[in-house]
Amino acid sequence: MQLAIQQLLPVPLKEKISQQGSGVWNNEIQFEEGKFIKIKAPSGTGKTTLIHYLYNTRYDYTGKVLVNGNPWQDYNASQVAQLRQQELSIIFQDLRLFEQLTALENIQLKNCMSGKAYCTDAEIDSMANQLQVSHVLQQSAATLSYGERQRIAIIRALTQPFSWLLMDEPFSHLDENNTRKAAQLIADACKKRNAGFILTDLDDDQHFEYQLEYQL
Ligand SMILES: Nc1ncnc2c1ncn2[C@@H]1O[C@H](COP(=O)(O)OP(=O)(O)OP(=O)(O)O)[C@@H](O)[C@H]1O
Repeated sequence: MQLAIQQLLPVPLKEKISQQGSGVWNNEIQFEEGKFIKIKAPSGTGKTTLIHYLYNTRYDYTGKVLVNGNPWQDYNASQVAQLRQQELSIIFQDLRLFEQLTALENIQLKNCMSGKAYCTDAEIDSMANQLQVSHVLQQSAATLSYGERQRIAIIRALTQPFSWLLMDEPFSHLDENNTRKAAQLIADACKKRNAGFILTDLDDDQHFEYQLEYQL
């Protein structure tokens, strides 16, 4: 799936951006397919805002987000749902697990979204084992620590097809060991699908071999 932005500007941040400039806002960028892309920015400069524009869950902008050459606004609800099921996965900064469901049910819901399971139970077990969350799979999401939730949200995002994975500070509550393992799972999942990702974070990091980096 082609993903591009043209002169994209958040309405609430227009003034701030016109004073400070940006490597992303108000630029024209065609995100190169299959690339590992990092967008770095200090807190409060719009990383979460950008991710929500790319995923089409927030609309207070001027300019365009282009999906396969067409602005999000040209797609109807069912086409947007189809693109999110087949082409675009996401790890939200606020995770957005269903609290009334167990951790495993959260994962399975995504895994079966398109009608048939994308990953086998054994593949889900293996990911949970690698990220050390096997023991919480039957617990309600509401009872998990933030770091456990983050690992469940990462696994959930990897149980669907995608050509782009959006990630908003995905390792913010993980220790070094789990960050390394989660990054490896994500890199493997992208390579298996020939997919790229766009990751936002505050600082420089060595979690991935980024092929493109932008300053927001
Ligand atoms: N609806 C809104 N109205 C006014 N200001 C807003 C609105 N939404 C976001 N902002 C402001 O836009 C800025 C960017 O917010 P955003 O959450 O995208 O930043 P961020 O870079 O992801 O921050 P963090 O690293 O702290 O998560 C913030 O200063 C925020 O207060």
